[in-house]
Amino acid sequence: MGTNLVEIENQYTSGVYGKRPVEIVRGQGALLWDAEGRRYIDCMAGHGVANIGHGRTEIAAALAAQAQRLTTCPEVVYNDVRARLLERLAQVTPEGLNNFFLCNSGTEAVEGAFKFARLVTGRTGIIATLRGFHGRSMGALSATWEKHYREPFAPLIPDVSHIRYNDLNAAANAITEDTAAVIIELVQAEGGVHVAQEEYVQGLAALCRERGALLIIDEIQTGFGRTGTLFACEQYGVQPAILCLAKSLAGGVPMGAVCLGTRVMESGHISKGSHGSTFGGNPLACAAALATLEILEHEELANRAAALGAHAQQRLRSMQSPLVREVRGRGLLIGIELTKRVQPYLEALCERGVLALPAGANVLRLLPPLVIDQTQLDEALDIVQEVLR
Ligand SMILES: CC(=O)N[C@@H](CCCNCc1c(COP(=O)(O)O)cnc(C)c1O)C(=O)O
Repeated sequence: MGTNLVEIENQYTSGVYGKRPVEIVRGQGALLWDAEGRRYIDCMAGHGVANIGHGRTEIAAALAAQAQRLTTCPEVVYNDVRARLLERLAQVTPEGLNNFFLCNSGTEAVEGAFKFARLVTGRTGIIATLRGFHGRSMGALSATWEKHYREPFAPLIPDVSHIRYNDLNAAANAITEDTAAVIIELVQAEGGVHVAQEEYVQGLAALCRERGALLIIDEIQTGFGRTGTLFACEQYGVQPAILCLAKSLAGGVPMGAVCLGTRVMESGHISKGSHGSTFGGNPLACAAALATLEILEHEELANRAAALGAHAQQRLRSMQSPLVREVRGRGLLIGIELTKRVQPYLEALCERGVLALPAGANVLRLLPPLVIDQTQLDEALDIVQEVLR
């Protein structure tokens, strides 16, 4: 590992990140290389950002072309690339979501969703779920479950509560005429790779409709093919009032989107100046997003995630290891719950050339780019099985 640059980063960084002793300098597809030229199979995908893989020449070309034309263009004027992306998002997002607030990260998408929900309903209550993760900014953080993320920053925004996930009775008891919105992930990713039950999601959507609350679905990590369909919503037959997207949306370029349904747009409460963003909808990110959506469709990456994910889960479930309590997930969002803390196994994987993630204290999360090929995936799974023997 290069000493000088690591020491420099350690000297000048904020100190908020626990870092692996690896200096990643290059990526191609589902592979990464460190400064010493060591190769890694990427099962982190930039925390779910690199669904289309690393080093995509189509993204580089789209960025280069757009950067030579116009990099920034706030939404106080129109822009050709932005208009084309908005039209494309209306085509590919679940039915009924035809208007979009473009922003620059997942947490910003959640912040926007909460503001729109309070604006539209005139209510203040926000209900989230135990183990949910929605971002680190003060509003989104209020809905993020983990106490050690939240408590140092109290007081956060008021009127945010948490209910048990996959528990429809808990939702029925919690949603009142003061509830502006309920926010859920269809697979709780950071919180341990817990999959929502279909009847729970459909029951929750019905409760929100009956009681005038907005259902916000956070697909910041499950979106763009990760769970085996372009959006996980498709597997649940559910149409959220608001859908939050980010991560893989622009192929690695920072971008988020708050997808707004008719209930929001027909409310008459979205007035000029009620929200905004300097960088939101910038042409550079829009150009990358258009190229990304093209790749996702042309390479049928959602179908690939479904097939490779099923293969991976089948192999992992066949492991006879006392360390493995459960294998779960959807598509190429896979969690292996261990009977011990996951950290030492992440380190062992890293030493053997696989970069993976935790999902809570005892869950090993595999989140490879959707372009990973079967050989690379099987090589990674061989190493996982060796480490978890
Ligand atoms: C090392 C590091 O920075 N990890 C990030 C990992 C976050 C990954 N998830 C982001 C996320 C967010 C927030 O997205 P963003 O602001 O990080 O882009 C919102 N909703 C869901 C379902 C998400 O999964 C963190 O600990 O904040």
